Order: sequence, then structure tokens, then C-alpha cells
Amino acid sequence: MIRRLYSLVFIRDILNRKVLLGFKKRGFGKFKWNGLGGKVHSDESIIDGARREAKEEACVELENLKYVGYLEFQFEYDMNDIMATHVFCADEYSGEIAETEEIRPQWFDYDKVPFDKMWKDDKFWFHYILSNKLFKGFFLFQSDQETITHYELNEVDKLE
Ligand SMILES: Nc1ncnc2c1[nH]c(=O)n2[C@H]1C[C@H](O)[C@@H](COP(=O)(O)OP(=O)(O)OP(=O)(O)O)O1
Repeated sequence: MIRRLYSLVFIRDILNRKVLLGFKKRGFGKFKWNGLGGKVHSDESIIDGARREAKEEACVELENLKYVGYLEFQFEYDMNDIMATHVFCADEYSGEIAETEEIRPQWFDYDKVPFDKMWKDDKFWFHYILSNKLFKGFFLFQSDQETITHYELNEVDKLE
């Protein structure tokens, strides 16, 4: 089994109850809203990969990233491959959020998150992002990348 490392970052505006999502303009997950993030490079830590992706995709610098979740995604077209995705939140940033070639960023009210235009698993665990709880999950998708065949999801006390 190959576990490929990914980061996924949600920037929150706690005061105004908004979360930053990015509309993916190309590549895997094209035309979906998601957090910022992507593949962790072999020469960087997971948290450094998360910071790099946030800068590349939305031009923001993140300092205090909180590790909040661990998600595994598997697709029936390749059962030997697992996307091991480390989920972070950030409540402060510097720089000016800007659209890039890959991502169009936009703030969403906590109660207007566009789940119908996101990965199908997101609606299961997104409440943890908004409530400061830690979570772990596994989602098996059919080859269409839209249908969830099986999932496991738990709130946890700590993440290793
Ligand atoms: N099912 C699901 N729910 C929520 N988030 C995700 C998924 N599947 C996913 O892949 N993701 C997340 C995990 C990552 O943050 C991205 C995918 O990363 P990707 O765009 O492939 O990686 P990059 O390194 O940015 O890609 P390129 O620059 O090489 O195109 O989505």
C-alpha cells in the first residue's frame, strides 16, 4: 500500500464566522471548492508543505497552523494508493489573499459552505473545522470520485 502525503488548510475568520475556500481551476478536484493544499514534497515537512501550498495557491503566509485532522482517501480504481491528508486550520495570516492560476479564493459564512460543490466527504467532517475539534477519517470512493462506498469518522482527543 502506498500512502501519499497531502496537506489541506482552512483559514478561519473566527470573529466574523467565515472560512476561506479555494475554487480549484485545474487538476485533481477541478471545479470543486476546497481548502488550500496539495502534495507534500519529499524534501519538506507536512506543515511546511501546507504553508508552501497556501502561499502558492492564494498568496498568503501562515504562521500558527493548528493540526486538526487526519483523513485518508482511497478510490476503487487504485486500491493500492491512499491519499494521507493532514488537515490544518489557521486563524491568522499575512499578505493579501489573491487569485492564482490554480485557485480562486473566497470567504464563506460558516452556515453557507457550498457542500454541493465540494468533495462529497466534506459535509461529514466540516463541522469539526468550525468547532475546534480533532478528527480522523477514512473515505472509500467509487471510481467516479463522487460516490462514497464506505467511511469511518471519529472525533479524537489527540493526533500523533
Ligand atoms: N475527498 C477529498 N476531500 C477533501 N479534500 C480532498 C479530497 N481529496 C483530495 O485530494 N483532497 C485535497 C487534498 C489536497 O489538499 C488537494 C489535492 O491536492 P493536489 O491539488 O492534487 O496537489 P497539488 O500539489 O496542488 O497538485 P498539482 O500542483 O501537482 O496540480 O485536495
